Amino acid sequence: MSPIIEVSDLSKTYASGTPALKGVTLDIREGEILALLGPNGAGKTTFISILCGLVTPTGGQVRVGGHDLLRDYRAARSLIGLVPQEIALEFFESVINTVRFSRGLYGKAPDDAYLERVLRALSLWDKRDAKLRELSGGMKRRVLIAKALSHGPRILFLDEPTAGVDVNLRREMWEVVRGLKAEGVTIILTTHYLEEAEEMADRVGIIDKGRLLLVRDKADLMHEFGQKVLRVELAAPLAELPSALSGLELSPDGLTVSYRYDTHADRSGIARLLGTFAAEGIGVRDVATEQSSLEDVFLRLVRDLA
Ligand SMILES: Nc1ncnc2c1ncn2[C@@H]1O[C@H](COP(=O)(O)OP(=O)(O)OP(=O)(O)O)[C@@H](O)[C@H]1O
Repeated sequence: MSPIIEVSDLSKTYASGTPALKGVTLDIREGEILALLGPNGAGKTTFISILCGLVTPTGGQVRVGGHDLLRDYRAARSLIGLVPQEIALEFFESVINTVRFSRGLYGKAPDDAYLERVLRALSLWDKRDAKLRELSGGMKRRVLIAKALSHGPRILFLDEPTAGVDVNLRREMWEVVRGLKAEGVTIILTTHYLEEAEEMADRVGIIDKGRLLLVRDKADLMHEFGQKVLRVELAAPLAELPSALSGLELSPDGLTVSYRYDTHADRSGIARLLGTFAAEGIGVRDVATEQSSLEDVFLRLVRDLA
């Protein structure tokens, strides 16, 4: 199947001289969820903004559904919906009028039957006459999605859909996005959260300093880079690790031993490790685990790919 979006050698240098994107080439498959990960300032929003026609690239080419984004802008843009990072809504307007207005902006004929389907899919139909200021934060975010879907796009961009929201709302958003995928919508989302990418994405792309470092099937990426760290706090400091524990890290104060393990392996090795502590007569005060953060993944990737 040909890709729904083809990006080749895309670059953007802002007038200020900041090179925000440097030669990004990427095919996006129809029906997939692609998560773009990257630290602040990596170029994710610039990438999305170019694909949505909000920012003009300095170089390269983008085709959306076979249409050149610059030469055939209207046809390309009509296939795309964008859910922006910021909640910017007319708070005194009703839900239904907000989505009707968005649809009108795309020059599409009114179609309340379609908008009803969208609002029902987002569990907003019962709230259609409510003013936006009366809605909860989760509902407001869903209105942003309804607006982005109002003209019937096949591709939806979500720029940090769950930044700063609580865990329940995050899960609710994930459900909504999964529902859209089931409807056949291609979804590209940016996120800082490795967990979000892990939960949602079919593929993960990592952007750093304007470059696309890699794009990989999520399962492969998590297998390769998704690690956890077990921190074992000792009852008394150790001067050095016994040979049975060689390969682990001992903190400079001798009180914490760190063990990295693959979260996707059949066996974590934790039981055997704790058995070794007992066999060596090392007292354990406490244990804690930490998921490797996106930052850890980055550090390793940047090191490995440098
Ligand atoms: N309108 C602009 N004018 C000048 N520089 C810009 C503009 N927008 C972004 N930049 C710069 O381009 C680089 C990439 O920014 P961008 O917003 O695309 O990153 P991001 O990955 O989306 O970051 P975040 O995770 O913080 O949203 C940054 O150095 C940023 O300061």
